[in-house]
Order: sequence, then structure tokens, then C-alpha cells
Amino acid sequence: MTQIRGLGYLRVRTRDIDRWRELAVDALGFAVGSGPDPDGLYLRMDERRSRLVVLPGDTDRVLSVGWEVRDRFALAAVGRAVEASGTPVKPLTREEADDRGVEEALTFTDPAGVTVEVFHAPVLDHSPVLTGLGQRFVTGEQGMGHIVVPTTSPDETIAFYTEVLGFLPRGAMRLGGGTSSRRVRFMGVNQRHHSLAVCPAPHGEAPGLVHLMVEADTLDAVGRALDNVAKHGFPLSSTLGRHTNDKMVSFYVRAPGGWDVEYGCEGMLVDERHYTAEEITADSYWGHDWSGSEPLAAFTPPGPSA
Ligand SMILES: Cc1ccc(O)c(O)c1CC[C@@H]1C(=O)CC[C@]2(C)C(=O)CC[C@@H]12
Ligand SMILES: [Fe+2]
Repeated sequence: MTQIRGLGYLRVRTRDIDRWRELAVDALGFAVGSGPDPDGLYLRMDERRSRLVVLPGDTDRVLSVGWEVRDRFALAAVGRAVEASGTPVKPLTREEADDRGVEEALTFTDPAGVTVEVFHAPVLDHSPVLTGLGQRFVTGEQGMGHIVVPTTSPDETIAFYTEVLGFLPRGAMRLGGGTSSRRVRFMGVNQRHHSLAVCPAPHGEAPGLVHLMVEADTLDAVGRALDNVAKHGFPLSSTLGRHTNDKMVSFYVRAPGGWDVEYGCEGMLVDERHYTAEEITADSYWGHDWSGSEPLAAFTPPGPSA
């Protein structure tokens, strides 16, 4: 059994914080929170102080992915398992933990190169969550959503998350047609179908992310977000569609930094009493036209300008 309860937070750096604010707040309806960096964008989805943290800087990359455990005993168990696997683990300092708004956390680098922070006891903000579309985000027991991480060593990355951290396999999809053995692999830690997917990628540079998915509680919110994205001139990476595995209706919008935010609703709940892993042969029942997509930074070799 995994100790990890869900995706807790995501921290990213960006060269274009103003555009990020337009996307997250004006278009997608994240609620504005506050945090230690006065220039930072602290985005709320629920009673947490923040879920998505966007900090200004001179690169576009993921700073860290926060995975939540129940308490300090669970945190210690995760620390022991990761150490035993040969991956060095460091505690966050008191200052770093305060900065994240958590009581205690430890950090290590996963085989994909992502900085992972496992934490317990997030600081809550009990003021009303003033979302922009009148929506609620689906979080709680399902965590803040899911991420897809690119990796040049998919087997090692999958082994680490499943065998060391105890993520549960939740199926796969072959890339590039039925005969390829390269697969996107989905993993879950709660009733959300996947909290993490790992996608084979040709190189290992920043930004370290393919997409972040967040879930709203109504199709109307997703539709309004889609209208807003067009109004604010953000490129759509994929049109609206319904996925075959988690049944989510979603679209994908390109965020500053070359990765996507997937914005969806109607995700299914997995019942572990019956679930068995599947291989899907299409990403969607309908929609999800990726043909207008600008290349993902994670799949584009760094050029002279990078
Ligand atoms: C197939 C699928 C099921 C559920 C999801 O939440 C989900 O994001 C996906 C798509 C995964 C994957 C991706 O994110 C990067 C671009 C990919 C590789 C495609 O071009 C098709 C599938 C896409
Ligand atoms: Fe997704």
C-alpha cells in the first residue's frame, strides 16, 4: 500500500508571470491566494493556502512536485523506502517547509529528473475560495489533479514510482500506433484514475512537464474556460474531448513555458475492489484533436535560443 494520498501541489518557474496570471486567474478561474514571495502567483483551488505556485524568473521549468502523505509517520516510511532504493533523501529546512505551507517535507530527485517533495500537514486558508467561473475544483480525496512527466528513462521512472513509492499501475497507451512498445503509463494513488502519467521523451531538458490536469465540477465551467482561453488568445493544444480511460471531458491549453494545462470535468472514480489495468488503443472517444498543437517543449530539442 502506498503512503502517498494524492498530488498536493505543483511549483513552477516562468519567464512570463503576467501571462500566467491571465491564463490561470482570468481564463481558468483559479482563485488568488497569497504566499511568501510578493511577486509570486499563489493559486488556490480549495481550502489549501495554495495548490499551484508560479514564481517569476529567467527560465520556464518545474521547481517541484508535492505529494501528500497522511502524517509524519507516513513521511518517515516514505523516506526510508526511498533511501533504501539508493536515492538520497534530504529534509526540507524549516524555512523551505514554511515557504511551501507544510509542516514537514522531504525531497529527492526522481529518475525523470523531477524534484519531488513529499509532505504532510498543509497549512489551510479558511477564507472563501473565490474561483472565477463559479466552479469548484474537484480535489479532496482525489488530490489537486494529475501531472504527466516526460522521461528519457521510462522503465526506471515507472519502477521507481510503483515499486519504491507504491503508486498503482492504472493502465497504459502505446505511443505512435499499435506496434510500438513505447507506452504512456498511468498511475494512481487514490480514486482519481491517474495522479501521474509517465511519457517517454527524446531528451531530458526543462521544463520537466507535459501537462497538469485540474478538474472542475461542471461541464459549464469547462466550456466557460474554453471560451476564455480563446478570448485571451491562448493556443489550444487539443480541442475538447472525452478520454477513454478516466472518462474525463477536457481540453488542453498551452501555458507560457511550453507545457499544457488540461482542464476537465466528469472524471471517473476507480474502485480498487474491481479495477484491473488496461491498455487503451485510443486516447479519446471523441474530440481531442491535437493537430493544431504547438510542439511541447519537453519533446523539442533545445535550439540555439534555448
Ligand atoms: C490518453 C490520455 C488519457 C488521459 C489523460 O488525462 C491524458 O492526458 C491522456 C493523454 C496523454 C498524452 C499527453 O499528454 C501528451 C500528448 C499525447 C502523447 C498524445 O499525443 C496523445 C496522448 C497524449
Ligand atoms: Fe491528462
